[in-house]
Amino acid sequence: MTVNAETHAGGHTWRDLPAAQQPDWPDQEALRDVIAELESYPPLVFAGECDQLRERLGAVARGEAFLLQGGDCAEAFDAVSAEHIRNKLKTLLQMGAVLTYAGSVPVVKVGRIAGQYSKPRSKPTETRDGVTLPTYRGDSVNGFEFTEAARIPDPERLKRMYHASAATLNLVRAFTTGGYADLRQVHAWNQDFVKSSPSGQRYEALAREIDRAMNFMNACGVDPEEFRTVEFFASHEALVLDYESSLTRVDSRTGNLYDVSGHMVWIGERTRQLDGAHIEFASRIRNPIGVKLGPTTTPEDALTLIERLDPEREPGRLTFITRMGADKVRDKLPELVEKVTASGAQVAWICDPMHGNTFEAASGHKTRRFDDVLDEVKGFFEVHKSLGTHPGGIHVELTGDDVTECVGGGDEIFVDDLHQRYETACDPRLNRSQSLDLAFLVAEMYRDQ
Ligand SMILES: O=C[C@H](O)[C@H](O)COP(=O)(O)O
Ligand SMILES: C=C(OP(=O)(O)O)C(=O)O
Ligand SMILES: [Mn+2]
Repeated sequence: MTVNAETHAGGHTWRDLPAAQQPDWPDQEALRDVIAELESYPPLVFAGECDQLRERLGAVARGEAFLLQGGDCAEAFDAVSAEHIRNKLKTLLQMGAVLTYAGSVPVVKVGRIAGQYSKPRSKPTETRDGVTLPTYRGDSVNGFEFTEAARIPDPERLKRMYHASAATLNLVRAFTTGGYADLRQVHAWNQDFVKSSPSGQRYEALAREIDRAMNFMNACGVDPEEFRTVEFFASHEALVLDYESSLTRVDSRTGNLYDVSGHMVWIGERTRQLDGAHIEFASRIRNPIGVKLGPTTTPEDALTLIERLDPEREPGRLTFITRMGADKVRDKLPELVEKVTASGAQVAWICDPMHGNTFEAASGHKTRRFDDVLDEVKGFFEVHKSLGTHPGGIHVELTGDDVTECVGGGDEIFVDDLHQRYETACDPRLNRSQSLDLAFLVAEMYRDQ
C-alpha cells in the first residue's frame, strides 16, 4: 500500500455528488486536520484479505456457501472491551457451527464489527421533555448522551473510530487464529450458557454430535490442526465518506483502490441513491460491496446498481441485502430476484430480517418481534425456492450479551421486560439466546431447501 495525493485521487470523485446523511461538522478546519492524520495511518485490513472475502462471497453467489453477517446496529466506544468482543464473537461462532453442521453448508462468517460506528437516522433531531437536540449519529460523529455538548459532531471522533476498530480487529484476529475459535472448543464457547438457556442446551447436543464427527475424522487421519483457526471478516456501513475515503488506498500489488477500513462495506437503504456520492464511492473500490434493498426498490434500481457496482458481473463483488419486512418480502422480493437473474448477473442474495420489522412498543422502546424476524427469513427462503435461486445468507443485528431489546424467542422476552437490559445505542439486537434460536431455525430451512 502506498499513500500519496494520487493514491486518493480516484477515491475522491464522490465529492462532486450529493452525499446523504453526512455529519454537519461545525469546524471544517478541524475536520481537514483529522482527515490528513487518518490518511497517514496504516490500513486496518490487507487488500488481499478483501479479495479472499470476495472469492468466498463468489461461492455464496454461486449457491455453494452461506453468509452469516452479524453484530451490533451501532458499536460503541465504551463497549470496546474483551468481554463484549468475546461474547459477540462466541455467538457468531456458535451460530456458524449450528449452520455448518445442521445446515450442511460452508458458512462465510462476517461481523458487523470493528468499524460499525456511524448511523443514518430518519430524523435530524430528537425531542425529549420539550428539549430538541441533534440526533445521535453514531460514536464516530457525536455522543449518545442527551446533552447539547455531546450531540455536537466532533471530527476527533473519527480518529477514535479508527483506534477502536483497530483494537477490536486485533482481538478478533487473536481469537480466530490463536486457538479460541478452534472447532474443538465448541463446548467451551457454550460453558456459561448451557445451564441457563434452552437454546444453550440444544446447542450442547449439537456440539456433542460435532465432537463425534471430529473424532471420526481424526480416526480417518484428518489433521486436527485443520480445525484450529477460523476465517472471519469485518464489515460495516460505509456511511461517513470522509472517514472511508481517508482510509482508501492504492493496493501496490494491483494498482486498485481498496477501502482498508474493513474487508466488506455496504451502502445503506438511506444512501443508495443511484446518482449519489455513496454509490460513486463504492464503484471506485475493489472491496466486496453490499447494498441494502428496502421495499421501495424497483427492478430498474437493482439493475442500475449492478451496472454501476458490478459491471464485470463478477460473483462475490456485489451482495444485495434485502430488508423488506415480514409483511412485504413475499410480495416485493420475487420481481427483484427474477429480473436480476434474467439479466445474467450473479449477485449474492442475503436477508436482513431486522430493519423492515422495527416498531415502537407502548413503553417507547424501539423493538422487533422474533416471530417477524423469523417470518421474513421464511419468506426469503420461500421466494428463492419458488424461483430456483439461492438464499445466500442472513444479515442480523445481534449481541453476545443477554440484553432485552427484541421480544419473543425460546427463552421468551416480553414487552414488559424490555426496560430490564435495553442497552443498544440505536436498533434493538437479538440477544445470544435469540441468535442461537434463529441459527437453528435457519439451518432447518436451509436443509429443507
Ligand atoms: O440502523 C439504524 C436505524 O434503522 C436507522 O438509524 C434509523 O433509525 P431511526 O429511525 O431511529 O433514526
Ligand atoms: C441502518 C441500517 O440498515 P438500513 O440501511 O437497511 O436501514 C443498519 O444496517 O443498521
Ligand atoms: Mn440498524
